[in-house]
Amino acid sequence: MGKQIQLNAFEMAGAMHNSHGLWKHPQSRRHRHYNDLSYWIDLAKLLERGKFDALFFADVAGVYDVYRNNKEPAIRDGLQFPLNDPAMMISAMASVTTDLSFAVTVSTTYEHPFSHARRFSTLDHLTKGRIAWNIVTSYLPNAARNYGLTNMIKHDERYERADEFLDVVYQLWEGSWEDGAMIADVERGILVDPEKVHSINHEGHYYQVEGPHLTDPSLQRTPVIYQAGTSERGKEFAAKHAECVFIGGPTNEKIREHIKDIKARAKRYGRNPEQVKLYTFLNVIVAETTEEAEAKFETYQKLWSAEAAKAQYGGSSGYDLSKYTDLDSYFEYKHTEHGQSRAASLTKDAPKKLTVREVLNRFETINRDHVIVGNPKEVADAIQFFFEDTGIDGFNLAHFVTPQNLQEFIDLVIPELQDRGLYKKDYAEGTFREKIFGKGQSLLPNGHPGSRYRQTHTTKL
Ligand SMILES: Cc1cc2nc3c(=O)[nH]c(=O)nc-3n(C[C@H](O)[C@H](O)[C@H](O)COP(=O)(O)O)c2cc1C
Repeated sequence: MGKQIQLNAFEMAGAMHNSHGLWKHPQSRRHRHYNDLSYWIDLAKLLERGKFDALFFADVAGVYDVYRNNKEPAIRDGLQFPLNDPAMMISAMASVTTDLSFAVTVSTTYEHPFSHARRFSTLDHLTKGRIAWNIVTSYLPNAARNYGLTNMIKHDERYERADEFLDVVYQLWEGSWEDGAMIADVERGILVDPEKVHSINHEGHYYQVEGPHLTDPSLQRTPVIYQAGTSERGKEFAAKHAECVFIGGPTNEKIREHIKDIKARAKRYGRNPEQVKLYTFLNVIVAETTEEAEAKFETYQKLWSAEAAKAQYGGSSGYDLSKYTDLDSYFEYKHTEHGQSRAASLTKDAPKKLTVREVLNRFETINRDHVIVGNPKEVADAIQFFFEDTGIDGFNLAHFVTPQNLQEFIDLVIPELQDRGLYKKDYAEGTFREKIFGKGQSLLPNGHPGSRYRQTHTTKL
């Protein structure tokens, strides 16, 4: 069997994600029901019916406040706002599914590694090993102020901090508890063998953590690690830590370049490049006929909010588009402390130099270049070409109208991909890491920096 597409539903635990303005669509259920557990339970069941690998929750720690130097555009259109804590509904969704996994975004800039390690071990226990962590370092100035900072920590320093954060959680997940520490020996009156549980005594630049880890090891110990970010520093971080990396790219050629680059860097870190899977975005509008799909696209266009799109771009890139008034001038790259791959996407990574007018126009409508519109066969053809031409491993599927678009994708596109042998008909057995990398691979592989902490701690309690 050839390589098959891995698929995540790109989600957020709030009223809206990136389908700017589409909450106005009469079929949009999420902004009405995202506070209802039944909404998430139904979504989990739907995705498992479609054999999705994971439900991927994006998350942010503040309001988008760069565009117009103001929070209003984001709040008015519900841009990733209001937003619940994604970790909270996972137990309920796990209880109605057996194979769907859950990737949850958590920022290393605004969480503490000790509580984070505990929360994710708990989730990994409760889901029987179906948890992944999407590591972000966060880009919103409002998030910084929510956590007591005047300004954001600078881009590269956020990654330094993330590196140490990872060092701490690896010690807790991999090193603190030996296998078989929970002995429940009634005769000797010992529940947990203290000889097999170790403090970590981490004394670092950013964190001091004594340990031991409060939670005993879960099936995967360390959750599957996702990361997105293709700045120089972001790629180094991904190559060192991530098992699943999200990359963007304006062209297939750029995506191929990123894949090659990240795999080569992983090798330099002593890792097997096969242990790093690459994902990119996918956006689809499908209907029984081409005409119906095109009509849908037109409807979505009318509801699109350019203001929310610009607000999202402002926060993620650091470029406030309200300040660009000379329409005929070129839109130049400038360094910001926000997301650097996003900043580069319309400047130095763009296939051609863009004027301010061209850039602004891109936000006025849904960018057709990034959406596959058509009947099931046309959509499957386009996905197959994208998959084979880039060599990508999988996609994060976005959606304009939720859950309708996901339902349509599952009913119309998935069977077409299955018939072509491009998509699984059944889940593989085991934990999430085993489903992605193969049976018997529940734990981080040797060569991964987290694996070096396995049972190396000799500090007695
Ligand atoms: C598919 C994908 C998902 C992302 N999800 C989030 C997210 O949920 N929260 C967040 O703060 N940033 C998210 N980001 C942004 C990245 O974490 C990162 O900040 C950004 O790509 C900039 O990194 P860079 O400067 O290394 O390019 C996402 C990026 C991509 C490509």
